[in-house]
Amino acid sequence: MFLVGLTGGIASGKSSVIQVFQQLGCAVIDVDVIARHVVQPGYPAHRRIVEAFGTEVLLENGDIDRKALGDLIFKQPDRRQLLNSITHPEIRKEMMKETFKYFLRGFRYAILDIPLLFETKKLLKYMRHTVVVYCDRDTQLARLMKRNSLNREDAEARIKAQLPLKDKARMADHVLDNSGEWSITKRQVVLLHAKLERSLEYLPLRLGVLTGLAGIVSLLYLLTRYLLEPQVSSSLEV
Ligand SMILES: CC(C)(COP(=O)(O)OP(=O)(O)OC[C@H]1O[C@@H](n2cnc3c(N)ncnc32)[C@H](O)[C@@H]1O)[C@@H](O)C(=O)NCCC(=O)NCCS
Ligand SMILES: Nc1ncnc2c1ncn2[C@@H]1O[C@H](COP(=O)(O)OP(=O)(O)OP(=O)(O)O)[C@@H](O)[C@H]1O
Repeated sequence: MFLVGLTGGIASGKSSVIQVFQQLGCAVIDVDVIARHVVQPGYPAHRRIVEAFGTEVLLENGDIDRKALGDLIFKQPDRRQLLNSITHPEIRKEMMKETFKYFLRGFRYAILDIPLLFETKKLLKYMRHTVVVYCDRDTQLARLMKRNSLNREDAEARIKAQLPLKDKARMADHVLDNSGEWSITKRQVVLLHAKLERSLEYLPLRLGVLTGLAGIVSLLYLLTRYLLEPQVSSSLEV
């Protein structure tokens, strides 16, 4: 099974794109969904967040007040680092579990939506392909302000908490440009899906070559042992 790491900037369109992959029948894992799951009351990360940030980041029902915590961490890098150090190990554990479940169900590849794939770099080595959902900065800002009802300053702080989207696009194997109409993006997703599916055709071939090579090496090893051993023993007998 191979993994495809999908990333982008805040509000660049990752979740929208991942939904299309899901509709196309792909195994998808959304790290933002996992991140919400692991901070529920009763989970270790919830307790550690309250210890580190105080009860002012809690709603009356005990859930994390995401708006309050976001306002704190997007403007203060050291507090963001602290939150990341609490949540990221828990997120990674859940991600591994979900990936394994897809593996057991026979999926040959999975697409993981990981917002901070290039910032943290920890998971990069496991990805066969990387995909960036890109949009120009003005569009990103406008979509973020609208979706989260944020003023310009707060939206810019959130964008600045990540690597510039242009840099991420340069690092990716595939770029989906979501600056324009949604129908144009959707077409790009369908094309990329077809490309990833095609790359699967080479997988059995590659496995075949590897098995063949392993067979040749084993055969050579056995032959050398078989041919050399009698000579060694006979030279000792002399
Ligand atoms: C700060 C929190 C409470 C804000 O919650 P909110 O519901 O407003 O946003 P949501 O979780 O939907 O995230 C939206 C986007 O914000 C960006 N973002 C989230 N956390 C971070 C972070 N620590 N650093 C930079 N960008 C981040 C991502 O692009 C993400 O897709 C929440 O994002 C959180 O718990 N973050 C820490 C976990 C994390 O790092 N998640 C990102 C995936 S690894
Ligand atoms: N091509 C598009 N045209 C217009 N609106 C779009 C387009 N693509 C996405 N949007 C809207 O922009 C907003 C951000 O999209 P989405 O939630 O998919 O981004 P995201 O990268 O997953 O965000 P986050 O980083 O916060 O998780 C949403 O309100 C979505 O409906």
